[in-house]
Amino acid sequence: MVMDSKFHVAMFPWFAMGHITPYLTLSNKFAERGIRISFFIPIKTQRKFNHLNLHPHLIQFIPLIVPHVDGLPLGAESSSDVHVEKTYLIQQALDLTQDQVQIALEKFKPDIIFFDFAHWIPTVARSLGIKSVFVSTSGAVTNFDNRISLVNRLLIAMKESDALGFRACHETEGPFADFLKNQYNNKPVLLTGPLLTRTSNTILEEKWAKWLGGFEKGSVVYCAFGSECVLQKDQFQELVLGLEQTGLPFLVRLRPPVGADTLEEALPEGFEERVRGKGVVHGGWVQQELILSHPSVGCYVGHCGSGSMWESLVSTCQLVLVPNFGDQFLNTHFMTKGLKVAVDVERREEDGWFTREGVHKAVKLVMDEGSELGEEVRANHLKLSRILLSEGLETFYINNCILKLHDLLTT
Ligand SMILES: O=c1ccn([C@@H]2O[C@H](COP(=O)(O)OP(=O)(O)O[C@H]3OC[C@@H](O)[C@H](O)[C@H]3O)[C@@H](O)[C@H]2O)c(=O)[nH]1
Repeated sequence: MVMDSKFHVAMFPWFAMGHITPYLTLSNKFAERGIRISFFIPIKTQRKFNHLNLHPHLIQFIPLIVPHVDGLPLGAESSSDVHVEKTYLIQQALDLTQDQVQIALEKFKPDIIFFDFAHWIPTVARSLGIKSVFVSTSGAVTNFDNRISLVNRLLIAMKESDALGFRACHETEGPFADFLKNQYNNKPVLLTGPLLTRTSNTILEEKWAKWLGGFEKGSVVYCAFGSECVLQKDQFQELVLGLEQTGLPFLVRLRPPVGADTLEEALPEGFEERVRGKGVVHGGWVQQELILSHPSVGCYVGHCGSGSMWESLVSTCQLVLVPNFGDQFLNTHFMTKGLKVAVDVERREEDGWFTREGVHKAVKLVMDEGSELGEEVRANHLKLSRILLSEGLETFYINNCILKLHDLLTT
């Protein structure tokens, strides 16, 4: 181990799967090195994460009762419980947990708190002698642009915190991290690395292992848009029709589109009969990391949320991106134009919507043998995934973060 690292870190991620998951992954990696963690989490959501706490003797969940806010469905406590347009109400509810958080911080007395959307944390932390670190679950690249909703919240959080952290690597986003350090008065900048969960002790559900096992190596298209995205019905139909047009086997994991209670009722006419045995559209949770690493899966059509982005980068799948909101657009730009490891689906100029032809075209572009662009992104992707999976990379980033935290506490 790099040093005596027996300090105590509190974690307060935004109430969303895509934020809680990387914060917990980071907590596990810290706990492996002896660091104690107090992890704030909405009370019902905790159940979904208990099994991912790999060091319960060091990582303690602190359940928060998320107050009801007018306009939220009863019991909603995370962004996956609501449509994206109502996310701001979850933000209001998060702000209303401030007293609970303050009382817990007074009680558990951590040395440092990591947070993202709760822009009031630095003020609370400072009053208690706790250092605050703004840790974005997105990379350094997505913290530039005003298109991101919540921008004021994030700007205050970044300005007021004692240090900044990003789920990023020098190998991919070094110049962006340097730029941000510069912009924020040379505040310490921590890069966490890719934060892969590497679920090596879990196996793929038999149902999916069997289904995927029935297809040729690298032939199946897996399509999923994270935990939050709810498409308009028309877009949902264009997406599945585009996948049908490719003629490739496909597994789609999506929430029912706007206005539909079930996926089945939203599927295009005759679709289920036509794709039977070859295409599945599923509404329940699947083990995405394991699916992406299944030998039959050769293409991932995704939304480019940061978790899925990193998971896809270390897979061998060809990547087709269909961003939906916020950082996903910048992530997509970075993946397609910056790293050149993916293609995106064209959108119509008049309304910004994608069509089945666009989906079909993008998948064929990366999956057809002899496609020049397909070969280019495959080669770039392979090169980068080798770097990201190289021995010692994760250890380097986590140990380096701990060193910087140590410096923060001692200077
Ligand atoms: O069925 C599923 C769906 C999703 N997942 C996992 O859930 C996680 C989803 O996280 P993502 O960051 O990709 O996407 P989300 O849309 O849920 O995240 C949210 O926070 C992160 C931001 O970058 C995204 O823009 C925002 O939407 C991934 O780790 C994915 O593997 C499953 O394991 N199974």
